[in-house]
Amino acid sequence: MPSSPSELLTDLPKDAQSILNLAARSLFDVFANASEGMLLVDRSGRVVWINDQYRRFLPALGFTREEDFVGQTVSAVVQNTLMHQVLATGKPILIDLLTNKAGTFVVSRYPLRDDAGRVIGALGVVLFDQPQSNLQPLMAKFALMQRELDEARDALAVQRRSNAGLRQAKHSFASFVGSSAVVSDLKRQARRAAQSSSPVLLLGETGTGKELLAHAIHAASPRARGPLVSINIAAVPETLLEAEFFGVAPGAYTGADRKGRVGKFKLADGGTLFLDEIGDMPLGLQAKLLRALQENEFEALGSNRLEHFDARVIAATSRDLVQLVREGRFREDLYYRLNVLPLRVPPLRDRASDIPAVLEVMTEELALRNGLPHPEFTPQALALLCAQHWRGNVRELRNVIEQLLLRGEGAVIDDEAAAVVLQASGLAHIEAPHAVSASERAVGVADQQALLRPLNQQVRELEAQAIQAALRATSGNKVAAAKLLDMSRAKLYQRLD
Ligand SMILES: Nc1ncnc2c1ncn2[C@@H]1O[C@H](COP(=O)(O)OP(=O)(O)OP(=O)(O)O)[C@@H](O)[C@H]1O
Repeated sequence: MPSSPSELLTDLPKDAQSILNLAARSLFDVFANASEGMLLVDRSGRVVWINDQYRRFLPALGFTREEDFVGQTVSAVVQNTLMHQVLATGKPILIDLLTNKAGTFVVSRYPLRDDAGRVIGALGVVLFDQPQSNLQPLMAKFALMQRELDEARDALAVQRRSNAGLRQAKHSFASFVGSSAVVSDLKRQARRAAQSSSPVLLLGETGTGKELLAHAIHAASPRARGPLVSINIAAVPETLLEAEFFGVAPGAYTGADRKGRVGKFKLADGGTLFLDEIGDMPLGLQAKLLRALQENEFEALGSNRLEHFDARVIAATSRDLVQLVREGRFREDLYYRLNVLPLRVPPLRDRASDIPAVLEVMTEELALRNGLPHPEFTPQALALLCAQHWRGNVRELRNVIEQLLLRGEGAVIDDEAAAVVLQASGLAHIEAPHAVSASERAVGVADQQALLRPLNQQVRELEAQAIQAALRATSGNKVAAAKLLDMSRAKLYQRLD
């Protein structure tokens, strides 16, 4: 055994370059042995090599054979990868969290350079698999701090509410789970809308979180200390709607309504009036609603006295209002009155990358509520759940999670259990994304031919395709599209020109 430091160093080469080479080789070996997997891409972003450890992620990524995976563009086979960013910038990403079909990982990405310093590829290292369990102490501490922060915020809100003696919104923007580009952009627009006093129109399929967003907008608005009054127009019989909106004057009716009743417009005075399912508004009452919104005045039923009210209106619908206007079932003037700040709430299938986060939050909430332990979802179960169309959106996903919990599947929920519940819930069974088929590979061969053309032309074509895809994915929103492509807005406009 060496007894002194100098003895320890006797085997080291003498010159600096050899020492550096030795250090680089040793570091590579350390990473290769100690990490959970390594992947190498060439300068065009094609996967050229994976190590033994990485191979075990292939099934969860949808591949059964290594040869189907190696040779593909990395972004096509590893969702949410940032390897192309490392290739483009030449800068490493030393530590990052990557979530995709195979799970959540702590990863590192390094550019590889030739002797002239040019980037010729990049190395991706999976440092930790399943950070939820492997980095448990760290994640648990983080989760605890987050929970404490949320509780402190809630307690503060309750305190303020009771001090003011008013009802307040149940949800803030933080309750709207999601960080996909479309959702980040939606929250940004909604925050801005919260500061204005103009009407907001929330458009989106059922269960996408329109009501939740209405609460968040109210809570972030200068009227947050005022009341938030909701009315679900589809749930109130047509004959009762006018009284519900504007109230009933005392003595106007006999029976229960003899003493009169305060309507929602009056109740919302000083706060926000949330008109849910506005597309179901009976045509006959639309003129009265429009007048009230234009004049900020209304008449209670059985009264001929005009009453003033001051409420900010947020309306929501899952119906196609433009179509209803075309069909003469929704007044055009009312549509324009409400459509001042329209916000599109995207369906879950357009933001599948948010599903793991929504799943995590809802599982925690439902497990707590039902006094059950918080289970883990296997990557395969996650992949299956992410692949569904979710026609009922978050509400439908929530129902499936609740069923999975109540079936008592134990600490781990796998794809088999998820498939059983999906089927029992009447959801069309959609397989998790699969390995590349023979015909898809044939397309790959054709692609090879297409690659033998001037590079500039190919880059331009690819850029145009990427921009079109990003604009489609963000319903034409250029700010969100630029964010998705990780390019500046100015550059996007330049390219569009
Ligand atoms: N982004 C989200 N994060 C967390 N929970 C969500 C999200 N979106 C929706 N939810 C939950 O899903 C359920 C349905 O949401 P909400 O009622 O707001 O949808 P909606 O669009 O108003 O539906 P509908 O048009 O049918 O009234 C609620 O339990 C809500 O808390």
